[in-house]
Amino acid sequence: MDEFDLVVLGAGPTGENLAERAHAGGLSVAVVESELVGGECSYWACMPSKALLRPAAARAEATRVAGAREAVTGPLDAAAVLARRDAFASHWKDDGQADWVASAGLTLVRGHGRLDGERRVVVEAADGTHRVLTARHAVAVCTGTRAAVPDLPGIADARVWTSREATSAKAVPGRLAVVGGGVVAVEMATAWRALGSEVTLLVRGARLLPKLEPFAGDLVADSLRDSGVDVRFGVSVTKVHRDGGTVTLTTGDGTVEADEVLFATGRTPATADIGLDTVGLTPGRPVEVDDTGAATGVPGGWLYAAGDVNGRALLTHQGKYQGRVFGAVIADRAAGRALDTTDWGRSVATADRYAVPQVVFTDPEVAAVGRTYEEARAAGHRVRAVDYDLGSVAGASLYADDYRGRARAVVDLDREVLLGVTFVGAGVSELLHSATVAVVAEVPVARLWHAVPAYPTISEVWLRLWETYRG
Ligand SMILES: Cc1cc2nc3c(=O)[nH]c(=O)nc-3n(C[C@H](O)[C@H](O)[C@H](O)COP(=O)(O)OP(=O)(O)OC[C@H]3O[C@@H](n4cnc5c(N)ncnc54)[C@H](O)[C@@H]3O)c2cc1C
Ligand SMILES: NC(=O)c1ccc[n+]([C@@H]2O[C@H](COP(=O)([O-])OP(=O)(O)OC[C@H]3O[C@@H](n4cnc5c(N)ncnc54)[C@H](O)[C@@H]3O)[C@@H](O)[C@H]2O)c1
Repeated sequence: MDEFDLVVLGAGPTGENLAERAHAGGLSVAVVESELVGGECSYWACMPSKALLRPAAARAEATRVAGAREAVTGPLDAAAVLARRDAFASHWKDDGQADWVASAGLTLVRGHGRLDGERRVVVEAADGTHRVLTARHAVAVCTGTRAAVPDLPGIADARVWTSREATSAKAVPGRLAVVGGGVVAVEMATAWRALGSEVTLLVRGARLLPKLEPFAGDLVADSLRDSGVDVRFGVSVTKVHRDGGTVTLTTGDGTVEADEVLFATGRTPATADIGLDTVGLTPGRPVEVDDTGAATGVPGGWLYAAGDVNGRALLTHQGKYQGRVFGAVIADRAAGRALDTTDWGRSVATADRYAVPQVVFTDPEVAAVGRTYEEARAAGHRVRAVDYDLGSVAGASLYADDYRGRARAVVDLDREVLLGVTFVGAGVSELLHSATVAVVAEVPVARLWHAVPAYPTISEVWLRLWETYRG
């Protein structure tokens, strides 16, 4: 039996950060990993997807500037794009990250970990042997999520793609159907269309990116259509059938044929087989936590959960943030050090509730932080949405001919601070952190008026937003 101060289940970006912070706080830490150290993000999500998208964005930007446009004469080199993607996915080998774990002073235990009652984890190695780990202070569940695929007739035999295949495929399908209208669906439709696939996007609802400001999904839909994607709304897939190289989807409107079909229909927490029942929790459900990361359904304060698995914000940067905060909390509690649990204190992940930033790497990019107008209203705030056409900003018109984009600031009228900001347009991803700082710091609009954006940059939209607000 091995004893550590802390046992972390899952070495994705969240588990790695949590373990490192707890170790920096003085704890001995074992990290259990069943697949690749680095998690979904490194091999089947953020890194390979952005590596697929970046060449498309670079090419599209050049074609929007007269003079540069003429120099872009051919399509993307798909083989080169896939090879660059492979490198960003470290060729699906985790030696580099495993070395980092060792260099950070953490103990890596390979195998599938399961809770086995209070502060006990049983790890099943690939050869079937078992190793029991006990934790003197805490166990942190950082097992992430898996793709959620609907249970449709025929789907089990149709070799459908999930986000894993969509980010790691070795060849460009001639025809790709994508089911879903969320972030994975629109990013992967963008990437594979740019690589040459004929893409049909089947969306159950009435708009893309339904969790963001409505104009974001509308602008992305327009652009996908302009690029040749067949975007269909109000379509539900009821059946899937594969016959050799062709997969047929049955919908209410008829059938759609493709060579591959991606189901980008959300995520499910990776908790079905981690022994949650042995500690009184329900397998398959997210592990709900308070702002210090402690599981609310388990007495004794020894179980924590961070990252995708707790369902607070399914984003790498937010999981890493929780990892930093909760790792320090675990170390502080173990050492008897006082916590600071007031909002925005060092022992709480307050930003999860008010200021989650996200970039959707479509063309145009969508960059958003905090609350949408409707979310702010529903939360009881008296708010105003301040909108501005990004194409009217000098820096944007220099950036691209016929620049199309829009910005929205959601202002709390009682306190005159920002509750949320959304930018849609080429090159806006790098503007987002300015908005995140303003939302987190609750900078008054009166003071933001004095934050002068450099001319002529796209950031000048900040000035235009405040001019519009002041009238
Ligand atoms: C296609 C796609 C693109 C994305 N792009 C972005 C992006 O651009 N930016 C962004 O911020 N987010 C993005 N995300 C979301 C991001 O991937 C996740 O938020 C992030 O990976 C969560 O990190 P995590 O450490 O919580 O979980 P994961 O990355 O899922 O890691 C969990 C780890 O736990 C291991 N594990 C699970 N169960 C066990 C067990 N029982 N025993 C041992 N180990 C176990 C897994 O093998 C895995 O290594 C994307 C997601 C997808 C699907
Ligand atoms: N750039 C980024 O930051 C990035 C990129 C990709 C993913 N992610 C994160 O990963 C998470 C997962 O993304 P996702 O796109 O898989 O999930 P999502 O929840 O964003 O979107 C899933 C969509 O599928 C639809 N859907 C669900 N079941 C369906 C069905 N049976 N038929 C048709 N449609 C169905 C839902 O209505 C929803 O719109 C998200 O939280 C996202 O933020 C982030």
